[in-house]
Amino acid sequence: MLKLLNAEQTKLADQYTIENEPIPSLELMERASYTFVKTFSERFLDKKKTITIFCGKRNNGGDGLAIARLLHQDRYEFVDVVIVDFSDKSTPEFDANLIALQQTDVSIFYLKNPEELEGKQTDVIIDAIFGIGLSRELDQSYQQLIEKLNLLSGKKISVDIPSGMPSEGRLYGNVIFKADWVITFQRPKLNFLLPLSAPYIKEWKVVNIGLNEHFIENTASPYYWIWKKDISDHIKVRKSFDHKGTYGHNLIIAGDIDTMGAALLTAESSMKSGSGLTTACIPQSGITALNARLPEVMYLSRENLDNTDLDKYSSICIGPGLGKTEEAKAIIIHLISTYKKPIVFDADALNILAEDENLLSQIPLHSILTPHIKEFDRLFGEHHNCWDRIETAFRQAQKLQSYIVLKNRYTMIFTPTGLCYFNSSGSPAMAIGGMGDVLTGMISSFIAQDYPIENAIIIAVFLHGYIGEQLGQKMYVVPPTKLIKQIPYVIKDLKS
Ligand SMILES: NC(=O)C1=CN([C@@H]2O[C@H](COP(=O)(O)OP(=O)(O)OC[C@H]3O[C@@H](n4cnc5c(N)ncnc54)[C@H](O)[C@@H]3O)[C@@H](O)[C@H]2O)[C@@H](O)CC1
Ligand SMILES: [K+]
Repeated sequence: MLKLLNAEQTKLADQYTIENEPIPSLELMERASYTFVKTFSERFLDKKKTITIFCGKRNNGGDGLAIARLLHQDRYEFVDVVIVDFSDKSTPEFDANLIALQQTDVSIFYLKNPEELEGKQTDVIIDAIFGIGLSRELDQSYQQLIEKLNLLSGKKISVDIPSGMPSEGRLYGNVIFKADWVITFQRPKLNFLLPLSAPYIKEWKVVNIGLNEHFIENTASPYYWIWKKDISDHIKVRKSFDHKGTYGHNLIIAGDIDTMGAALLTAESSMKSGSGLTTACIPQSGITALNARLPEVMYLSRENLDNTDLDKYSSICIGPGLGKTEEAKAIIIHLISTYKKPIVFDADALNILAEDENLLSQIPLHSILTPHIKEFDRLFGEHHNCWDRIETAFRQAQKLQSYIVLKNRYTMIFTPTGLCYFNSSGSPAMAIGGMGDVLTGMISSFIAQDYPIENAIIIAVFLHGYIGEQLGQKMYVVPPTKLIKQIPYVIKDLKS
């Protein structure tokens, strides 16, 4: 698990590295710029393309000047630099890099006024105007410049972050450089992971510039980044004398006459994720489909639910395709009053909880709510931006002492202890009905198998996205049934 930092903490990490590696600030900038150029040159092989680098006068601009010199050294033939000269203040690192660049034959143009940009054409635009130091809305002249740059054709690449975007927190305005690609230093910036960045970033890549990892990992940040290694470390090895009882019993309460498929998807995903036994509590009309499609899964009739000892189930999930009927609500009330272990609530179960604050406040300790953005807002009120939603999610996860899995491109997992894990895996090919049902089955399956709740969620969320991402490389859209098929293979693969 990697810590994610805000701009302030990143600056402290820069500073710590400078003092303790030790490495002069200018050399750290050289390292960052070298790493940028190395990554850039792996993709932009044609050295005859025209490349214009727009540099602010602080350290992001300093990077830009160093990048110009290094590209030139790397035999890119047509590199020029535009210094955005709207203010007098420059940093010593900028000044030193300017002197170094003046020793080369890269041409340097001072832009005093956005109007002077008229008629500019170039194959590649590198944006090094503002980095993570941005602290307020762009002044008028910068806004005009960025609006003009956004209209230019040519590939647009940002150094560290698109100029005009803050590293975290609400956007100051909507004039932000629109980057095809961002090459960012050491960690993704928090705003990259939220839908607010979608109009401004097509793709981003993190490059390591050797900031002190020990310092970063000891920084008090609630944000973590889940990646592949975390998962393989956590998956349990199956041992010689294990039997089905070792892997728990998952009860799935889902489905209605016209949404039985949701129940089947959840049940199959539970079974394929490894729970020893899976029982589906579905309406009677679904028995034939269940028996025909999933002979491994057992059936519990809705009528018998009240008389069943729920404690025999090591995990319960409820919601996919359930409907918002009185019967569904009665089941939830029954569950909450009789089952004291965590329950996974999804889909219609969330919508039912959203309509009854009292019921929501009684869910068992460490339960899991898996809303998408709309369901989240139904539960906790309308939100108009991601950062307000994040604030609510932190607060509610602690108040309810539950986990909130806010589903998105980078799904966020909020914990009762005040942490937020961002999931790194996923693909737009997964945007299709039924995907959420699969995730619910996976989470409850891992809980049934006695993984600590937090690990169960993290493994399920990552694996779900990871398989979707792999299939998404070959498929325009990933049908949930295809994803489910891969689960046992991929778990095996990750463990070996
Ligand atoms: N040694 C270092 O400090 C390193 C810095 N690096 C680069 O430095 C960047 C951060 O540099 P800086 O902190 O100098 O900041 P920036 O280059 O991001 O510029 C921000 C500065 O501009 C001013 N400013 C802020 N908001 C403004 C606005 N709306 N309109 C006009 N002016 C505004 C402020 O003085 C602020 O400090 C990183 O993103 C990265 O690219 C990297 O080279 C790694 C090493
Ligand atoms: K930038």
